[in-house]
Amino acid sequence: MIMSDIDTWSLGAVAVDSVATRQADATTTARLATVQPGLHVQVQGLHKAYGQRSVLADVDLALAPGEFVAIVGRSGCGKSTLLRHVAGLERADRGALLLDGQPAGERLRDDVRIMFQDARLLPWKRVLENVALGLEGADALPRAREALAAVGLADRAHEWPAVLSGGQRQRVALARALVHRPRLLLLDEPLGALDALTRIEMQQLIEQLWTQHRFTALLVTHDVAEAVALADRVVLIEEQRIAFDEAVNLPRPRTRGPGFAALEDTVLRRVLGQPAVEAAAHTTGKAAHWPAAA
Ligand SMILES: Nc1ncnc2c1ncn2[C@@H]1O[C@H](COP(=O)(O)OP(=O)(O)OP(=O)(O)O)[C@@H](O)[C@H]1O
Repeated sequence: MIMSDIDTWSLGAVAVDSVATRQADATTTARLATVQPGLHVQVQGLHKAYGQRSVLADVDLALAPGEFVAIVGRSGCGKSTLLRHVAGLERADRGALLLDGQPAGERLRDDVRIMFQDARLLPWKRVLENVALGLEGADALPRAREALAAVGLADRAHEWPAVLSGGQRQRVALARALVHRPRLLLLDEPLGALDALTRIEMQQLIEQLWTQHRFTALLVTHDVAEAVALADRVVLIEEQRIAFDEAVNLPRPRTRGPGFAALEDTVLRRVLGQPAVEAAAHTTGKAAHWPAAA
């Protein structure tokens, strides 16, 4: 079945009762688990200028298959530019992008998906249709339902995007990415417009799905706590280059204990260009972004 067929479906008539939801939940893990292992990403010697303004200069960045890397840095430092290059949406002035060791083409691959700050759902299509967009074949709708179940929205399949909250719309956007069984998920500040609690819930959902499916993930974020909560490595872009690349050696799922706060403080100070403060980093009284350690 192609999407034009789906267009004619009366999605409002799709019964999403609790039995169907439970069945979808039960099959979700099995179906989505057919995801291939994460892509190996290598950015080598990337240079990018817009007119006279050099944005990235000789940037090298590698993501191992299944690794979760967060990029932080001041506004305008080139985070999104780097992410768009990895997506194949921008042409480099110089340098190479290798995916699984092969030079990448200049278009978005089917197994590479992006989430942006806004969900970019089609308002004239129901939630399920939005998730199924671009899928073909008899299993398009079942797959879309499974992806919706995986983000906790099985019961909203027949609704219009306009009636969903911002957080729910981002869940749909996540389902729309997952349904393609991505080997690389690019996250360009996807939680930036959400309230603090919804943001934490979405972080936990993203981490849970990443833990299950092990796609490679590249997250651009302004929120250092979010980077520390989710990433295996936090990378700072500064003055057109990668200035800092720090492993986050905290057990998952991460709780906001002293180790977390100390690392958050270290990264934040590095972003701000302030000297590191020894110890006591976790007693600064900053608002918690992540649940406190039990
Ligand atoms: N298409 C474009 N044409 C011209 N300049 C651009 C273009 N895209 C980005 N830039 C410039 O490149 C620089 C880096 O932009 P980019 O969006 O990558 O930064 P960022 O670190 O993601 O910023 P923010 O955190 O504010 O989203 C900025 O100075 C921006 O104005």
